[in-house]
Amino acid sequence: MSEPSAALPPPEALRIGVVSISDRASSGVYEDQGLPALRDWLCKALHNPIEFECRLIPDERELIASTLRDLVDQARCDVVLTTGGTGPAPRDVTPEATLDVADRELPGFGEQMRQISLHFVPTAILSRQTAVIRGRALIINLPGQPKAIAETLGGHPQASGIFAAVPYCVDLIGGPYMETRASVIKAFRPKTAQRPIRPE
Ligand SMILES: Nc1ncnc2c1ncn2[C@@H]1O[C@H](COP(=O)(O)OP(=O)(O)OP(=O)(O)O)[C@@H](O)[C@H]1O
Ligand SMILES: Nc1nc2c(c(=O)[nH]1)N[C@H]1C(S)=C(S)[C@@H](COP(=O)(O)O)O[C@H]1N2
Repeated sequence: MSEPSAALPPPEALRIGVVSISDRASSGVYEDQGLPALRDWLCKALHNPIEFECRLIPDERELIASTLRDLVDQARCDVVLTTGGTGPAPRDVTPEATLDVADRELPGFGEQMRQISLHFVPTAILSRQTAVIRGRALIINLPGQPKAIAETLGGHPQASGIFAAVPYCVDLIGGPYMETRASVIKAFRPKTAQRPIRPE
């Protein structure tokens, strides 16, 4: 008898932009840990084959905005995750650059990330992170501490990770069907939007 998974079509391919925004990592003062942390977490979390578009850039508003435009409009990314530049320091301008390229803002992502992060650090409230839609792409800011990537995407026992809401958001804006591994993050979709669950 065949496995139930044999009847499932293969998962849809995804294009994901990952952007590390750091003056010091981009100039070689320290080695960038943002891009590897983003890629590792996403590869663990998703069944979908992923084509990554990776960028390591300094904290410059115009450059961040043009990078995001390029990733969505030219590289056709379905999702873009940034890390870094969300705090209150003068050179932290990632949220401003993200809003510069936005069609619409999704403030709930930033609100939930601050809730989650308070379970890890009291300085969580210093992050001005947000999320926006540009065209058919979802762009989300994450804090710059490399450990904050898994913390905010995956969550805490008392605060669900923001990635749980990403697949349904991407459905709603016309992107590919994202399939997560429940052992890493369980995606939430209303019953009417669910397809059969792929075994781990
Ligand atoms: N891309 C990165 N790779 C490795 N470590 C990082 C990275 N970004 C931040 N960190 C670490 O997290 C700490 C806090 O990050 P934060 O984003 O506030 O840096 P920053 O003070 O804005 O400086 P920079 O933009 O030069 O990274 C840094 O001091 C560094 O130890
Ligand atoms: N989950 C999580 N959120 C976090 C942190 C962290 O270590 N983990 N660091 C906080 C700190 S110290 C700052 S200053 C802000 C902004 O960080 P950024 O400027 O590196 O984006 O994110 C906050 N959010």
